Amino acid sequence: MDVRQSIHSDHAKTLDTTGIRKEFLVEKIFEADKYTMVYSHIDRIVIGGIMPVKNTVTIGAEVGKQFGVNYFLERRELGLINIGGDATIIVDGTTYTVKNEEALYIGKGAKSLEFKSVDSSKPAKLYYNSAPAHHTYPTRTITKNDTVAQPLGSLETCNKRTIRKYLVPDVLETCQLSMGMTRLEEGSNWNSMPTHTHERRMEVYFYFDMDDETIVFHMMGKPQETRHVVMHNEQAVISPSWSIHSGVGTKRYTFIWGMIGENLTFDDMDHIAMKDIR
Ligand SMILES: O=C[C@H](O)[C@@H](O)CC(=O)C(=O)O
Ligand SMILES: [Zn+2]
Repeated sequence: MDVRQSIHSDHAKTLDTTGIRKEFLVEKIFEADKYTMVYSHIDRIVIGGIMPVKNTVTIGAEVGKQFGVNYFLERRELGLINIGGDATIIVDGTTYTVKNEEALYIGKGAKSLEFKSVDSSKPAKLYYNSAPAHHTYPTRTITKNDTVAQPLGSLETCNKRTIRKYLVPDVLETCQLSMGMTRLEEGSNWNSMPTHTHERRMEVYFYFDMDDETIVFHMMGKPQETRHVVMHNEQAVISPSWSIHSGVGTKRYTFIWGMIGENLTFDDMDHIAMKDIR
């Protein structure tokens, strides 16, 4: 398990490219027939990918010791979105089918977690976020029909996109996790600009749906002290509450956002005026 400490903005602004990448970037989310796991001390979010190909991938008692519990979700909830082929996920004996761009919410207390691909030539790619939780909400799938889609931006400002909300209060109850997927249209390359922070929640962006020639410059830092992280396909970046999070690609792309913290109010953002960005 890759552990990332919390980071003060005064420290973050002194870092060079290598230092920034070490603190904030998650370079490898998917490994065949494995799960990856990054534990950030920022709100104790856990992020990673689960990619069963030929074998069943399980998250079992091996992680219990690292979390000081008997099993991973003893005191946690988990949300995942599948960006690959169809998956079969067995949670405490109940089987869920999670197709491409469908999600699964797993409530606190689920002991046994098994992940399989329906077709090993089209492996499932399950991107997940997990947050501390103290109440059990029911485990359930979220199909595209269940989501709330919000069109945003315009071609003139190069940011025409659709925010698809999967794990939000209008769709289902969670303790503190919210997640969704934002897809940019052809010819649009800016996400989350005009930009914002939210002192009350941290956020993680996972960029995907990019070819080898496409990169995204992810903007971070305090609004008056910005930095960037260059993102390649299927990489994630951690955004502390004090940081903006916005990106511009050399071409269109898609990303999954996940937030945890004080509230579940999507619109609770501190908007930054363009003239104030440095
Ligand atoms: O707090 C909300 C998150 O940063 C994202 O939902 C923003 C986003 O997807 C976008 O504007 O493209
Ligand atoms: Zn945000």
